[in-house]
Amino acid sequence: MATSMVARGSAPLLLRSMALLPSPTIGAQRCATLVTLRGGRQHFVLTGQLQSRMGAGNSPVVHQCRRCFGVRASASAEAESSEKKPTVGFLGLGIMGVAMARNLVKAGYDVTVWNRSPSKCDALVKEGAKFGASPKGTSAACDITFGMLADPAAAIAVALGEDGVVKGLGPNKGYVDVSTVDAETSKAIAEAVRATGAQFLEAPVSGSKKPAEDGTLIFLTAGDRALYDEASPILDVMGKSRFYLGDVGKGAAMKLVVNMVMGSMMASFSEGLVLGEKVGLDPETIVQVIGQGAINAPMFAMKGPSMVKSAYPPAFPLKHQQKDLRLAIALAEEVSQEIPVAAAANGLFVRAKKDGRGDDDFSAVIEALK
Ligand SMILES: NC(=O)C1=CN([C@@H]2O[C@H](COP(=O)(O)OP(=O)(O)OC[C@H]3O[C@@H](n4cnc5c(N)ncnc54)[C@H](OP(=O)(O)O)[C@@H]3O)[C@@H](O)[C@H]2O)C=CC1
Ligand SMILES: O=CCCC(=O)O
Repeated sequence: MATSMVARGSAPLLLRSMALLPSPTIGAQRCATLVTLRGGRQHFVLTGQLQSRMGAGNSPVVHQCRRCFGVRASASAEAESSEKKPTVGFLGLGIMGVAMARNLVKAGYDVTVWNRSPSKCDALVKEGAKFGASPKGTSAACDITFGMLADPAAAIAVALGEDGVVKGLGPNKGYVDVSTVDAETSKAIAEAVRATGAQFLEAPVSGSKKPAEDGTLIFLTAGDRALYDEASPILDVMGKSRFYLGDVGKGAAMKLVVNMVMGSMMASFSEGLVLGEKVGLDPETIVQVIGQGAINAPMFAMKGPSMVKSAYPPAFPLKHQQKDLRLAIALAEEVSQEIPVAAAANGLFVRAKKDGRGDDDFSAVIEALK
């Protein structure tokens, strides 16, 4: 089965069980590197032939791993890890991208940043990042490039456009698209990336602005397994867990399913607050009551107090939630699955967007009911 889940901190256990395997030519130390991140956090990076032994029934095929080969077995593990950190490109410094790239800079990665509106690079460049003049220039300069872009059109433009990511890719490079897009977009990008000899991973994230800042996102990945393995230490700087779900399209589908549920929950929560207030209930008390019962959810506790005050500082922009509902509805249509609750929620988000709420937080959907 292709799916696997790794929570940050669980890799050493996996390593121990792998290290027990007989390995006549490869010592366990050469294939497992202890990485110390800035701030003292430590974890193991699994590399090279040991993975091939595990993954493909002792197949002689060697994964494209730059960390393991040519490394002197006598070198200390920490020296190996600092020598071998891949250079990282980051494209798209919106609400999420700026926080994710900042965590990579803080963790000591050599990061090159690019954004369509270049001024958004300034703060990160002051903090130690390099300025990327274009997506092409960034992917050409880096081992692994990440894209965190608004929607399918933006993801396509940045990956496949003139001076796009693909133009700077080639063998031994990787592109990881962490934007929320549909499977069709992801597959089109994957095909173009792979045609250059590079590898592709889709890795949309669950978690919003605060988890991006805290490095506690959840990655929903699919695509080239060797790139997933190689990018995992980087994902672990930005996130608390990662799922590998199989072929390209599975990560996009998982993300759309999760955000479809979230949009419906937010619409329903909004209806409860508006109805309760209309029949004379105190909305703050409604939030408290919901927070103590079976339908308690972190999202209600986080968004409820500001919704009661009609304040919607953007963490997850409403226009992106509506985009995700639109894409989830298209996904459901592809497989003739009825999703009437999500369709109704989408109608509410469409109305809120028409009313000029697109750049507010998605909790502003409540305004469409008032
Ligand atoms: N905010 C959140 O809580 C979460 C968001 N996501 C997803 O992550 C992605 C980014 O979200 P977020 O950071 O909030 O979004 P923002 O709207 O804050 O940022 C969007 C980014 O995309 C860029 N962009 C938009 N259109 C284009 C284009 N045509 N060409 C090049 N670049 C473009 C923007 O550049 P510019 O600065 O020039 O406008 C900006 O860097 C979205 O897919 C979203 O659905 C996923 C999880 C959580
Ligand atoms: O795509 C946005 C998700 C926001 C969240 O998971 O809190």
